[in-house]
Amino acid sequence: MQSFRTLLLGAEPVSEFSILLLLLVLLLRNFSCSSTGAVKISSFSMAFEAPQSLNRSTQLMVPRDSPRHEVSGTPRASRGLFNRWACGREFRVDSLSISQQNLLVNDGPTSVDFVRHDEFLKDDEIPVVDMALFEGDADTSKKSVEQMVNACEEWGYFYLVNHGVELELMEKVETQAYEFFQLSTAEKEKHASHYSLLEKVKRWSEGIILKPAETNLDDYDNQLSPPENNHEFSTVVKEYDDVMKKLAKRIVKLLVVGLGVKAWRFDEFLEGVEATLRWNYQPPCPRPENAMGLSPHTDPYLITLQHDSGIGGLQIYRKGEWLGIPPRADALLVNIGDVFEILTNGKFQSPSHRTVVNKVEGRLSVAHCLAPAKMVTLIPPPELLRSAPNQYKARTYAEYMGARKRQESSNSLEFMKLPTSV
Ligand SMILES: O=C(O)CCC(=O)C(=O)O
Ligand SMILES: [Fe+2]
Repeated sequence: MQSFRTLLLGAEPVSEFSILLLLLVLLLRNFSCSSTGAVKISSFSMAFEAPQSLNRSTQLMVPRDSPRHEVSGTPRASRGLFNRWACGREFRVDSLSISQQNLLVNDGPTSVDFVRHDEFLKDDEIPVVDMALFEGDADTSKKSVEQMVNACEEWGYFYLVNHGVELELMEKVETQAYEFFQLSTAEKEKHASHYSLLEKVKRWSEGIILKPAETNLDDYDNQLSPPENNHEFSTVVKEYDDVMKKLAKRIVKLLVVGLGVKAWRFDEFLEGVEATLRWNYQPPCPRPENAMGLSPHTDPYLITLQHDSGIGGLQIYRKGEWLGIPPRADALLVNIGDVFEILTNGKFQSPSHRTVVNKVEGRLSVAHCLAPAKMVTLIPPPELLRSAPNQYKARTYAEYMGARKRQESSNSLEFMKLPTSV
């Protein structure tokens, strides 16, 4: 007993009673710790089991005094997740807690071209393509493809209905995305990139970019639920990626053939394609007119298929104005990316788009973007060079991405354009 007492309290002699008292205090402290832990875990898994009960619009408002040094310093280099980001730029979170440091929504000027999140185009203005018609007779199918080609030439955007992706799968993905965005700031910032610090606009959103083929999805499983519990995140993401990749490739092929190009000419651009998933969450914002969800940009991919939580906020730039896209739960929104514009020698448009925020409800969007292999050279097939010479510099996808970053321009393809000969 003497040696135990010495070990516990040092050399000072103490009574048995004090030791008992101390042990009791220690026991009680331990108990209260584990009970806090248990409460935390059970409320978390409750949300997991019953996603419909999630309060989708709250919980991401990070305290104003969120310590910035935690994310902007380098100590995270020792962390696995951060390392992978730093080396491979696999994924990214633009955390609200980071951008909040720069975000003075209360004293900034109101954006001159602000359009409210619930001001929409008329429903019938954005082209709608019905995939069921592709299965119809040859004439119907040909007409539907033509309509889809027109949409890409005129808008670079269209709604795809009867696309065959189960609503349940979309819901599962969106649930995983909500789960992710509901993690604590510290957890999310394991994927942070500080990107938003460089942005000029006052950005009110969080986003994650992940590449299923490169990212260790188990890391997310472990973050979202106890490791032994399940692999829900990775299972859902892989299933979704497979389904969407097949669909995206099918659309690309139909479009190419619709342009009069032999399907096999696109094989080299579709071989080794990988997806990038972009999940964006915009919490309610007290002064939407002074902030921005995603600033105007074009997508640096072939094609993007996306779905959102139905609140509105996506706007595209068309004929000199910003137009709100009305959300549609039953459809996937398809948009042409820079790579497809380059590969069609400018026949398809990679449209500039942005998202605005609102006061009332959080908005989630989930985008699946198809990117070509890094080393493939982006030169349009000969069929599309007959009537006009190539308008774009012949660059590999990796070179194009590098140039886009160097230009610090994510909203124009000007840097890829060749000077027009007189
Ligand atoms: O949130 C949206 O609707 C658009 C998302 C988007 O444009 C993107 O992630 O590139
Ligand atoms: Fe985009």
